[in-house]
Amino acid sequence: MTDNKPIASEPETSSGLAKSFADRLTFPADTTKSNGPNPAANSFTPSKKFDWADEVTTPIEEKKSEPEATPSKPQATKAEDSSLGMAQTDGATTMTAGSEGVEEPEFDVNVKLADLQDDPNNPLYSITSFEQLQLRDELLRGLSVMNFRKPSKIQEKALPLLLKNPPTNLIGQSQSGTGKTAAFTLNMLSRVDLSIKSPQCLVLAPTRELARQIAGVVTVMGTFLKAEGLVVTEAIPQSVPRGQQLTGQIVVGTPGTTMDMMKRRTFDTRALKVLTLDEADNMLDMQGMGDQCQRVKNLLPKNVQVVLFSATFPPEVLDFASRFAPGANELRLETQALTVKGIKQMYMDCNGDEEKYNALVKFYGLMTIASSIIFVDRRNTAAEIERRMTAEGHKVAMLSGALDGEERDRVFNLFRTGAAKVLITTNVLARGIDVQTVTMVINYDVPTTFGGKPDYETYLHRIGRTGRFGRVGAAVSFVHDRRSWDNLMTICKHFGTEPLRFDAENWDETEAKLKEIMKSSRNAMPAAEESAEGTASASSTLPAEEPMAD
Ligand SMILES: Nc1ncnc2c1ncn2[C@@H]1O[C@H](COP(=O)(O)OP(=O)(O)OP(=O)(O)O)[C@@H](O)[C@H]1O
Repeated sequence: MTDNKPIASEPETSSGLAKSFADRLTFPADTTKSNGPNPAANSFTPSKKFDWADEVTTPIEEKKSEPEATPSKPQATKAEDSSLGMAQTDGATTMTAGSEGVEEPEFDVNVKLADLQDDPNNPLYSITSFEQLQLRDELLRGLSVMNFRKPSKIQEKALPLLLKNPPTNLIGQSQSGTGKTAAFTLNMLSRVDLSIKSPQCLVLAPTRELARQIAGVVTVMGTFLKAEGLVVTEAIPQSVPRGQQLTGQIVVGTPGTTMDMMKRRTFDTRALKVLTLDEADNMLDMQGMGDQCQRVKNLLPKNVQVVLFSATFPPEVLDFASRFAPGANELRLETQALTVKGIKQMYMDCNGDEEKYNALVKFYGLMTIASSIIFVDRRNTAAEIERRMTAEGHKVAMLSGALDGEERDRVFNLFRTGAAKVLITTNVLARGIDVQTVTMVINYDVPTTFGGKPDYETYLHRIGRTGRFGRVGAAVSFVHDRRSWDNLMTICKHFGTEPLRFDAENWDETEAKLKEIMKSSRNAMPAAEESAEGTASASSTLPAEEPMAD
């Protein structure tokens, strides 16, 4: 039994309001508008539960005519391949059983990465190879087993700037899912002196989940430096026993714990030469972690190379970013170039707050989704949706800053391994998280700032949890009143996108539109061909502090 209380705490507005505002927008595919409530809506049964993942999810594969799935150079040994290549399909760092016993659709291969990387307009385009970037052999081998054949645009442009000596600061921006992690990781792994057993490179990230993910990527990419003594350490709550000295040459942490370790003198900063801030705009936000990051930096040697990466750099943090990374080279993007083309954007036009929950459940009834994330603004909304969906027999997981670290790790693992397909969460996971099986993002609440204004950056980061590195995905934002509709439209206008409308009172139409989108997503992909080799697995056992905006 479930109650019918509205889940979100926002006031409900007069019915039909949202629609009347939505109707003002005309999108080509949005010609059938319902007139008032659809009595069939509540009894809707999808004609066929279709499989979004089958249609849309696109692990990346080379041309069919190139059967060799592993890159030709440098060659990884078979042992390397089996232990690493399969493991590192995304931010994952270890191989797991995947989603045994769970309905897991096969992944069709619709996208050929090679084609995307040959298109100068694509953010994954490059003309160089990793070999030309003069990386050390151990790193080329690491990239090889990770199946990274060619750099993305940000990797190709950032790496020469990062690697040249004397080291120069960098502010780097590129769309979500385009491989910024590898760019800053390769810089650190190239600069580290393995004969020195104390921290030399520090990465700060906003959440424990992201810090652990990055540490995992550094570990996998640096596999062939392990024999030479590479140690990667996490600086997140409970990661290092109190009082124990940090020994890793590369430390990935959250700012609070890192600062704490430095104050306790268990983090020797004397040999530190690279400071990287991932999600830098968020890290430098003075209402958030900006102060802490500045204090950490003040404790580092003066000549430290400062590297700032993010998909977004709103004007209000750019000034501070330039002071934080003085004299930095800058790789920046225009606002309208920020959205990832492979992410289809839609909105669900709901008639009031309670309708959102009903629409959510019906939406899930329409199709099988490989993995999806439902973003809400408040912890209690997340807990309430989890409670209601679970009571109705849906298998969902929930992660918010209300959980302790161990529980967060547990839940996140369930999601990453595919044991949980639906993750309800807050902005704590809006940034950086890389789980390739995520084909659908739902903005149950349109993201707003603390002042209730549209939150452009959070919207972009949230939807960027899908459509990673050339894959396609979908993002549906729920609107239920004038304010939420206005906010969404303002966000979309800001980024120059036009979301397609789904009517929460006309499910036949919604289903038809979804199918259409799936078809066009498929067709939009360059030379769509399928290959049995494309089966991807979301796998990892990654461990996750400070919630971001949660
Ligand atoms: N050159 C490459 N070839 C193939 N895959 C790559 C390459 N570079 C990165 N990837 C993969 O692309 C995915 C996205 O990379 P990453 O998480 O670094 O994106 P990002 O730009 O940091 O995204 P966000 O802005 O969301 O944090 C990862 O799964 C990563 O393994």
